[in-house]
Amino acid sequence: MKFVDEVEIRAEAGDGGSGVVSFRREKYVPDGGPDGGDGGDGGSVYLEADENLNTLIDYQFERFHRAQRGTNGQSRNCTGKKGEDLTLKVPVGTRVTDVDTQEGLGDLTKHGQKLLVAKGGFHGLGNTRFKSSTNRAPRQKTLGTPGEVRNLKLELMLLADVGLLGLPNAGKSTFIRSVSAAKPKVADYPFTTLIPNLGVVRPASGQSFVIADIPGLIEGASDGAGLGIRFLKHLERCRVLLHIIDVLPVDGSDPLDNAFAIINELHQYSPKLADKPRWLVFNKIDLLDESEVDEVCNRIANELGVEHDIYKISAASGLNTQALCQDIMQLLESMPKEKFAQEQEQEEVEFKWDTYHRHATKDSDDDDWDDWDDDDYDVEIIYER
Ligand SMILES: Nc1nc2c(ncn2[C@@H]2O[C@H](COP(=O)(O)OP(=O)(O)OP(=O)(O)O)[C@@H](O)[C@H]2O)c(=O)[nH]1
Ligand SMILES: [Mg+2]
Repeated sequence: MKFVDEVEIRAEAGDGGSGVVSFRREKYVPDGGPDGGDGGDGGSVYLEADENLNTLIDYQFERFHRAQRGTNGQSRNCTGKKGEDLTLKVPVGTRVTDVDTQEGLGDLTKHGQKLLVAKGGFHGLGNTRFKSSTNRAPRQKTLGTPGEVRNLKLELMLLADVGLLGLPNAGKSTFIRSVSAAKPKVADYPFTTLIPNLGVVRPASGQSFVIADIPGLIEGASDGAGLGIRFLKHLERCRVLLHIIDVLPVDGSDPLDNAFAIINELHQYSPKLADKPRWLVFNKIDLLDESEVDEVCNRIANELGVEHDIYKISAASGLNTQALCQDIMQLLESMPKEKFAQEQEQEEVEFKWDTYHRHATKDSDDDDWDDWDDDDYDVEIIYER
């Protein structure tokens, strides 16, 4: 099955209902005043993060989503009904972008978080609103404004604390299998992993972090080679990256060249990602004897200019993997999540009708008809007769 981590949908908010022109018609009140009510506001479209979902696949099959329109106003000052809002549930970690403007609308990072993606149209005003001391039988009304329509790109960003980076076959999936309950497929050919996997690691009771295994990167990935860099975006939220280096690649390649290839791709994809804390994890040390391991690791660490945060493990046998996980836990505990979350705060997005809504409400508040007392008005008419 294809893993759906990116979909495009169309969100259409409901139009506002129009105001109506109507006059009071009752027995003994032949020339009643205006009584056309306002329309109802159109419903808006929201996205809501739901931790029970973990894919965007439903949206591949159902792309059009429309909130209800507001109904028109009616006579007897009846206001139209507000259109119902539409709330679409998406997995936690969904990022929303407007396809047409490329504007980022927001990230849904917490269960229950709601994001307005298309604002409903504003209601039109009925003729009652236009009566004044100089115009007692107004024939004006306004139409409801159209609901906002947006084409949205939804991307699911995995929310992991730790991301695994490495060439295909480096042993990333083997590592996640050995330290968590996740059981991604492991095989001795490249690109075994085609979709990202998440695993929860519990180094000690009460402690846990989430680790993401993504498909291997190869040289030229930033230009689309292999599976490309499409999955690197999943690592944007990670707080630390583990660069897994195979100390004895089966294809006979030099682990140093391999390490450089990954680092280059990372820099080309995003300097921000490249700046994240990144630890070197030499894997498959069971294949060499100790002195050979030291020789390979020291050579690579020297060439890369890395002095700290170097680990030598065997993902297959589990050698040193626990110690690595404990150190990761310690690092994560020293980088509080809150601080990290703040860095990612979104800018406010202006919705199309926001200004209109504000003006329309303000204008109607400012109008002198507001001070006009309805009862007085009707009494006055009867008195005239
Ligand atoms: N000897 C030895 N073999 C290992 C070790 N870790 C992984 N392997 C083997 O290396 C091969 C590739 O492992 P995977 O875990 O599938 O590698 P991957 O990095 O997930 O590869 P892709 O999913 O293709 O990117 C498998 O045959 C594993 O059994 C290790 O520590 N020692
Ligand atoms: Mg794999």
